[in-house]
Amino acid sequence: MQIVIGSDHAGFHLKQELANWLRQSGHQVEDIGSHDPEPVDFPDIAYAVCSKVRESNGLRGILVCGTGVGAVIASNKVKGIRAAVCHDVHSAHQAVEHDDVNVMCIGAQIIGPWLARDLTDAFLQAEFVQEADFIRRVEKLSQLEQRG
Ligand SMILES: O=C(CO)[C@H](O)[C@H](O)[C@H](O)COP(=O)(O)O
Repeated sequence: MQIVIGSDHAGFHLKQELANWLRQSGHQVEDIGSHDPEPVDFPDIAYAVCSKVRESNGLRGILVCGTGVGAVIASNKVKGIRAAVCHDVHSAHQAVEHDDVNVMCIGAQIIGPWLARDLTDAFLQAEFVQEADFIRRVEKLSQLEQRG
């Protein structure tokens, strides 16, 4: 699977670990940075990841900041992006199945690498369920973008 991943300084080490593990698991990973632990602003990284996701059909994004909160706020301001903070496995797959989430945000100050792997597996293996209720709700999310 194709994945684009990014982090700010607070998420740097967990992002590195996750990117290496994803590659070893056979995924194609584009790491847009940060590439060192120097301070960087999460909105810049989130925009870079989200731009890639919306340009490429089916590409999924993963963002790591301190809490996942800044990353999810920034991501959901980018048109075409549906982002969720996921720190439990149920949310990580249901976010895709029901809400067609295309960017998962996690917090390196909140969870460790093993849970991060489980969340990532759940997120990547999930598919949007084409049921009328879910389709209608996702369309309403797109309409909210138009309203501004
Ligand atoms: O979690 C975050 C935003 O929600 C960020 O990753 C940072 O951890 C947070 O903003 C704290 O910033 P600092 O420059 O590391 O003190």
